[in-house]
Amino acid sequence: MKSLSDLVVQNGNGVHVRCRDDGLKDTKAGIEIKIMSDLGTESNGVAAHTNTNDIRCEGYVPYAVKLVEQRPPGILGMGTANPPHTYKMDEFAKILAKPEFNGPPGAEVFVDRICKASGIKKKHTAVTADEVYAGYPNIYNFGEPSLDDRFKLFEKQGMNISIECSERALKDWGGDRSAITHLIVFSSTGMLTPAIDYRLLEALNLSPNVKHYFVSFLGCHGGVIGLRTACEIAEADPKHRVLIVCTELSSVQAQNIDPAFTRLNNIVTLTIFGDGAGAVVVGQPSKTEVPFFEMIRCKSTIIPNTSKSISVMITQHGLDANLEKDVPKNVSSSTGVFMKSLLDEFGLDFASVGWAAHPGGKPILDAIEKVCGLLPDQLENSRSVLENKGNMSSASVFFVLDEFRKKGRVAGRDWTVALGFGPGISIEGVLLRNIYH
Ligand SMILES: CC(C)(COP(=O)(O)OP(=O)(O)OC[C@H]1O[C@@H](n2cnc3c(N)ncnc32)[C@H](O)[C@@H]1OP(=O)(O)O)[C@@H](O)C(=O)NCCC(=O)NCCSC(=O)CC(=O)O
Repeated sequence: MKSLSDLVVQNGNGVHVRCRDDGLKDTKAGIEIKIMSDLGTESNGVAAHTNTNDIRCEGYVPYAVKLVEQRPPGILGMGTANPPHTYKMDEFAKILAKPEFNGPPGAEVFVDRICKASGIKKKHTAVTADEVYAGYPNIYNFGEPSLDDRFKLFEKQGMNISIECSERALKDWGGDRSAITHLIVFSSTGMLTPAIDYRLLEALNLSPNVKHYFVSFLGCHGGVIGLRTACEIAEADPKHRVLIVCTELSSVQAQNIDPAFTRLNNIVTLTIFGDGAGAVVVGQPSKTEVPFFEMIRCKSTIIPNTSKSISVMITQHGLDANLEKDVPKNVSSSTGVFMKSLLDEFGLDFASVGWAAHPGGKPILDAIEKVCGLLPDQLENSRSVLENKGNMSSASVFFVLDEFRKKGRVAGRDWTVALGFGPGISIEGVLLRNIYH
């Protein structure tokens, strides 16, 4: 056994070991350590013997080992925002059935039925149907070229809620905004360049040297991908402070009902999607920063043979989404295996975590609850976001996590999983340890 005691660190919640090689593979009992090579690859190990000021590792000890005390990256601040208009879903069908919107006869009855089945009571939109019709009638004329109009609306309306949720997240964090090092903005409903990331640097008075980019068109799991990306950036350097923003204005991409009444998908997407934005600040907490979630493990997968289940095309008449009817079945049948692989290594089971699942739709949440045998309270935050805001695509997960935070410890659980579903079908998960203040 070789001693690393000359490279002593205190072990609090765990110690991360940075070294030039991935040789430390000992798995005997003791604290968990993370081994990072200078090339950025990492592996996990467990120290064979530890006390508060000594770590000994059995087996191959790599040369030039450097121990770095690190706390896991944490969510240090969070903010959400919705645009001002609210639609009550029991009135939504009547609004869409107005003659000027050119819906086919019978549309009102069908839309009403979908609204009732959706589990959504209200949702927010950046613009009302009347405003859109007055300024951009092509959007409501089925199949007419309108992509440019939609992107213009996105440009006009997207900044407000992006600024609002970011300001809330920065205030919630309480740090000096000049410390923000990275900014990544996600949106699946609008594109522009210079994009929201560039514009936010000025609007939020961030450093012009912030490393920034915009990721478009990823889908509803974009928020969880944002968390995973922020976690990876934060792990690389304790000084990194990452601002992630997800902005979705599904209302500007709404496709009207076709006169032949064959595109039922349009009705489904028109109904279930709402507008919203969410932001988080992520970093390894300093002594003065208190996270409310520690980010412990990230995981991604795809469900084989589902490339047609959730797909979106950019067309001249806007974003054209296809949701197959088998989405709830496909998501629920794969979620259990995915979650098990995320939880097993920490000795956790389905009952011991809160599920911050993407509120993609009522049948998806129902199917997950049934197939995974969850208690009703485990998905209640996802259900309440769906009920009050609809499916806000990538931004949704921040609203759900905010509910977890507001309600505090649920049924004594110390863990939450942020769980996203997106096109193909892709699944993303981040295991979070709840820190209650
Ligand atoms: C549309 C619903 C509200 C309907 O609710 P129910 O299924 O309980 O009601 P129901 O069975 O009576 O169905 C009502 C009618 O809708 C039709 N219907 C249901 N799902 C449909 C779909 N995907 N496309 C077209 N039609 C559909 C049914 O055939 C039926 O019509 P008929 O009786 O005439 O046959 C719900 O199924 C729903 O929320 N589906 C969407 C779930 C989903 O895929 N979410 C993922 C979003 S994408 C996402 O979140 C990720 C991402 O975008 O990246």
